[in-house]
Amino acid sequence: MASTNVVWQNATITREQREQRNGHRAVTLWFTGLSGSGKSTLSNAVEARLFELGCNTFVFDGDNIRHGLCKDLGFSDTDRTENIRRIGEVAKLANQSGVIALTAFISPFRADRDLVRNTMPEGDFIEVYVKCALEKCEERDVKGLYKKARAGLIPAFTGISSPYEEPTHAELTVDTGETDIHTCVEQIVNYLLAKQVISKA
Ligand SMILES: Nc1ncnc2c1ncn2[C@@H]1O[C@H](COP(=O)(O)OS(=O)(=O)O)[C@@H](OP(=O)(O)O)[C@H]1O
Ligand SMILES: Nc1ncnc2c1ncn2[C@@H]1O[C@H](COP(=O)(O)OP(=O)(O)O)[C@@H](O)[C@H]1O
Repeated sequence: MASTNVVWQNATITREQREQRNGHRAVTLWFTGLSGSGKSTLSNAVEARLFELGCNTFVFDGDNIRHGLCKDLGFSDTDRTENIRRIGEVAKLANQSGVIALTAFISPFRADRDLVRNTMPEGDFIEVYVKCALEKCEERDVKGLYKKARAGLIPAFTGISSPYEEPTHAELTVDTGETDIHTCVEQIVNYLLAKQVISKA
């Protein structure tokens, strides 16, 4: 049963105070894309770059979160929706603590991503479409999962037997089939500079 009689408590130290001390804004960089498109690689590379600049950051990665917070969830449409809802809430908390959250989840459904976007203050949710052709992801097959999915060993595998809905209004699109990692990272960092999330690079 949902909880009742709960009242929002305001924090003594505000998000603005934390951001001021950190010297950067707290936003959520929401990486979305097929398995093997490059979400983990890029979120970690961007984090390393931001960390070097002295930013407070944290990467939330699908594979890792599914070992703990979301270990009760599978890959049905409803479980994926709940997975993304929880991560959205966690990312929001991270932002309130002054941290730049980088999330690396397939997040295949547009409505789920938009729901997260709409629960955050304007400008906090930066959707990064990690674009890569299915054939290329399958060729990479970093974890051997596409081979298994094609063999019918993994049900509801994104791109094969479960849909991926491409973003229609992503703040950023990086094409990892066409662009090297370094250039993708710089594209993202330049966006953060332009939006004054960070002030130096
Ligand atoms: N059926 C199925 N479909 C897609 N992916 C699968 C599946 N089963 C396991 N995996 C592995 O789980 C990782 C995706 O988890 P996510 O939490 O990002 O998925 S989702 O956003 O809830 O759709 C995904 O990680 P990435 O390859 O990093 O995307 C896979 O390693
Ligand atoms: N421009 C690029 N950006 C990110 N990854 C790339 C790029 N070019 C090639 N790759 C390679 O593609 C693979 C992506 O795997 P991974 O980051 O685990 O994807 P995902 O987290 O989306 O499943 C890695 O082996 C990475 O080295």
